[in-house]
Amino acid sequence: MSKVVTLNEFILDRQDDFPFATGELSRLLNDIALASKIVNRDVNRAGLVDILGAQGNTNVQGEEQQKLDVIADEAFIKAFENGGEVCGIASEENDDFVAFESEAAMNGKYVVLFDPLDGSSNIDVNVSIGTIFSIYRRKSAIGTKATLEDMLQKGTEQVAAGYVIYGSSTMLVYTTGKGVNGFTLDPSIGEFCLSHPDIKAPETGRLYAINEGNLNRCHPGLKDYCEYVRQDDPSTGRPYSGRYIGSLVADVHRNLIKGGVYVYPSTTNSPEGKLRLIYECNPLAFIIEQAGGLATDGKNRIMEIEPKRLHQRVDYYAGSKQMVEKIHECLRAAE
Ligand SMILES: O=P(O)(O)OC[C@H]1O[C@](O)(COP(=O)(O)O)[C@@H](O)[C@@H]1O
Ligand SMILES: [Mg+2]
Ligand SMILES: [Mg+2]
Repeated sequence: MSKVVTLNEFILDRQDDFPFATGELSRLLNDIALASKIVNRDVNRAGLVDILGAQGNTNVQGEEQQKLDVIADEAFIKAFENGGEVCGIASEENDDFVAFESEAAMNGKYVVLFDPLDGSSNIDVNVSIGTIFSIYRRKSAIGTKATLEDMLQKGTEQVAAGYVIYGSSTMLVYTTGKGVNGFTLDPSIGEFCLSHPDIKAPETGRLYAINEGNLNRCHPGLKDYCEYVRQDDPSTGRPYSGRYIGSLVADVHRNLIKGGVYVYPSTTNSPEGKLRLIYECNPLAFIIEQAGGLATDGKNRIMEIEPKRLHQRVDYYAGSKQMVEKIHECLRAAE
């Protein structure tokens, strides 16, 4: 039996990768692990403690907030504010960014952008859901209040990013730019333990995740791609299999492990796309690229996009390298 490596031990071991490391990022990653254990507890018992269903409010996206959206948002904000490493946050459930005002927090070096609960439409039906996080060094001066500029940085500036998946097991997967590692929560000891070291996404796969209900309203090239994957050609493993969970984190996680592609295009009724650049697409793009995959808006690298607004949306094509490249080919051919 190989030695069990807890997340905390792994983080401390890896601290040496960063010569100027002072331990703040390590503590912040541990704060994220703690908050996700609290959210995991609530997700697991949601049906017993009346926290399924809608909260009764609508968020800045115009979406009906679920009770767990709000519970998860509060749990992470509390962990970041109390931790002292974070001077401000932006999240899917808050119209504006939040600059913490305590002295300790204003001395924090980092900002965190996060989607507290991803896959909200799947909460009540017991399908995997997640949390997505993205960490940047602040641009504003230490000791001052965080600014919008701190929040609107290109994905290439991320110092760390990751997600938590609340599924048949609960996992935390993250990168600091030196590969991707996955940790499974062992409920018997309450610790995240290394279970998926150095995750590498297969170059290609046979699984595609597209909400085909949007096909008549999006780029014709995507329709051509769906035609392509359905053709009978055993030499290329086609026809592929459709796998659309409807929880971005779960679809991306599957593709990282098994190979595959996830697509959420812009459509005539949401011309900017659905997914949010800074707290959904950028953090997952960092993970996917570190695992050898691609994440684009159909043309450009997601992490090169200059964010303009907190809740900005983008087209999203992400997963195994060869599959994303094939989609690009179809999009170009249809232009
Ligand atoms: O229901 P649709 O239109 O297919 O959208 C599903 C997508 O929307 C999301 O639920 C959006 O994220 P939130 O649940 O965090 O709002 C993704 O997780 C998922 O991939
Ligand atoms: Mg989401
Ligand atoms: Mg969400």
